[in-house]
Amino acid sequence: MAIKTQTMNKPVMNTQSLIRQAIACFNQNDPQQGKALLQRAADAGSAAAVLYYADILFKEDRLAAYKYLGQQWQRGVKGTLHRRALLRCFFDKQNSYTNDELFSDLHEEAIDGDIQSIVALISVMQSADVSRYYCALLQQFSPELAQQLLHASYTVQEASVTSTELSQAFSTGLQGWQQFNCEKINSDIGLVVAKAALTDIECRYMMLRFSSLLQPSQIVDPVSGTAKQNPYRTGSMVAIVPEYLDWIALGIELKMSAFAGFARQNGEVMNLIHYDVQQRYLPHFDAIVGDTSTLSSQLRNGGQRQLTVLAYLNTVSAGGETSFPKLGIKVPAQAGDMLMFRNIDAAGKLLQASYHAGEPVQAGEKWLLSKWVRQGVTDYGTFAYG
Ligand SMILES: O=C(O)CCC(=O)C(=O)O
Ligand SMILES: [Fe+2]
Repeated sequence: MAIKTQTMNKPVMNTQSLIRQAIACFNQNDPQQGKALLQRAADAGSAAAVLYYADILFKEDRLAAYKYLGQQWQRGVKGTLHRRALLRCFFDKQNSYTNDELFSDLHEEAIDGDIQSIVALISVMQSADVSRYYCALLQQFSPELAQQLLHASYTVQEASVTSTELSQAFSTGLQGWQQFNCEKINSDIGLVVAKAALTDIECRYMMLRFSSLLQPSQIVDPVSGTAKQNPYRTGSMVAIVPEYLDWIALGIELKMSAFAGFARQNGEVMNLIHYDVQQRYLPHFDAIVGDTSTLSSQLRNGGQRQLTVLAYLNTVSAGGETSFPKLGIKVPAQAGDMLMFRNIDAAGKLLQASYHAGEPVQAGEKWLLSKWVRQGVTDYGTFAYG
């Protein structure tokens, strides 16, 4: 009982503990109390509580959330304008914002030294010359990251541009998200490549940010339905779970859904995959096949895997293609290219020609992202995108 007395005597102004209590309230279906606790933590100066509160508010009233985040920025809470841009760009189903609003939120945060906002701006505007302005900012605020992401050096002096030019380049960059340079390769399985769909920054950022989280790759065992290591598939991977969904990862998810034409709610979690020399994924189907008892449990989460979308993050100089042995096709892994194909036909029947492999890497390494898309809404899709 001593412990209890102690906590009762001590006023709980530890904001971490308030947030934990708030989470418990949300889990116990007491959102009013949860929100009150978050507000206390926010008033006590916790930026994490402010952002969390805004996310909760967004689900009830998105305009109120935008207003709240703007007010918190005025109070000096960092990261709030970045979060507002993120909510608007990736989660606002009514599109109640302008590109100028997105831009000015990210720009304000960027000049204040927010690395995430600087990276977001560079990524959107990469092809525009004026993006040098933000490259120089990144170099100023985080020289090490600048070196790894940009592979070039910039100085602030060489990049004096007007905010109108920057804003226009940002808008043009955003429009480019929905435009793809497509090459149709095979119509039996709708095999299409979008050349250079991801920017260099997106590719490098994903490798840099998530490489330390890689774990040996696994395959879902068709008998038990659980994921296990299997000699069929070597290499390593990490699932980009909702808590990792930052601007860059969200942008890539959006590009994948725009390119392959699916609702983001139907996607499984995106995986980052890495193969070292000699590592590979032997020929397989992505569609769920197996005996009927385990099939039904796996199919419960959104139905069959209708589509596969891959995005190569680096160029493999030898080997490492995605091959389709029944079609005699090998797609080379080239940085920024996205690939899509169908695993089932319109009637839901397995497409035999979708049988494919990740060929052994012969030189260097291979990095890619993969997304399997179900016929319906998945748990991941619901959690991440509502
Ligand atoms: O590595 C590749 O090219 C293919 C990956 C793959 O087939 C998968 O992740 O399902
Ligand atoms: Fe596959």
